[in-house]
Amino acid sequence: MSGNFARFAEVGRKIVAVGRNYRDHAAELGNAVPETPLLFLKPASSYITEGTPIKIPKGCSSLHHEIELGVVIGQKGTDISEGSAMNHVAGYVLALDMTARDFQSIAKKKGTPWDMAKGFDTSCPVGKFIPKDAVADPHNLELWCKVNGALKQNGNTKDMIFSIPYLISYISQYFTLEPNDIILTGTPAGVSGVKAGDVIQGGLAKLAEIEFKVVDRSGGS
Ligand SMILES: O=C(O)/C=C/C(=O)CC(=O)C(=O)O
Repeated sequence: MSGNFARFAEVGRKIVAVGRNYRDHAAELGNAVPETPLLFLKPASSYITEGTPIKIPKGCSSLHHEIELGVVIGQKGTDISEGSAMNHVAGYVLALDMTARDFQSIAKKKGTPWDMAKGFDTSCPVGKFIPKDAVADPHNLELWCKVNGALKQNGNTKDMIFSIPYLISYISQYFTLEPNDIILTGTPAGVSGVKAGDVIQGGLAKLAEIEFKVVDRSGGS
C-alpha cells in the first residue's frame, strides 16, 4: 500500500458513517440495536482539522458531539471479503461526528434524510492520521470526549456491534471504498449538547488527542 494518507482530509472523497454501532448509545437515544449497519454519508466539505472551529449550523439549537474511531482506507475495493478487509486499511483517525440533533429529530419524525443534521460544514473535525502499524488492536481502544474539561463520553471500541472487517465488507457491497475515504465507526454513550464558546476535547487510548472550539455562525463565542 502506498500513498500519503496524512492528507486524507484534503483529498479523500467519501466519509461513510455508521450509526447506532454501540448498544449504550442506541439505548440512550431510545433506538433499537440495528440488525444491519445503519449507514449515512457526510460530504468531504464537512472536514476540519485542529485550529479551525466547529460552527453551529444556521437554525440549530441542539448541536451534539459524537466521538468516533475513523478508519482510513488505503486500498480500493468493491465487494471486499471480511477476511481480506484489514488489507484495505491504511490507518485510523480520531474524529467527531458533529450532529444537529434537533434537525435529526425532525428528519426522523418526517422520515426525511439526515444530510443537514450530519453533513453541514465543520461537522467532521478530525485529528492526525494514525498509521495502521501504530495500533495493535483497533477493537480495544479507549475513546473519550470532554466538554470544557468535563468527561461526557468514555467508551471502548471493543463494544462496537459491527467490527471493522464486517463494516468494510458490508459497506463495499454498496459503495466502492477508495484510498483516503474514511469510515466513522459509531459513537459510545454520553453524547450531549454544546454551545458557542465551549471546547470539545477527545482522546483515543494513548494514540491521539484532539481539541476543537465551538463558535456561532459568525465565528463568535
Ligand atoms: O438514531 C438516532 O437518533 C441518532 C443516531 C445517531 O446520530 C447515530 C450516530 O451517528 C452514531 O451512533 O454514531
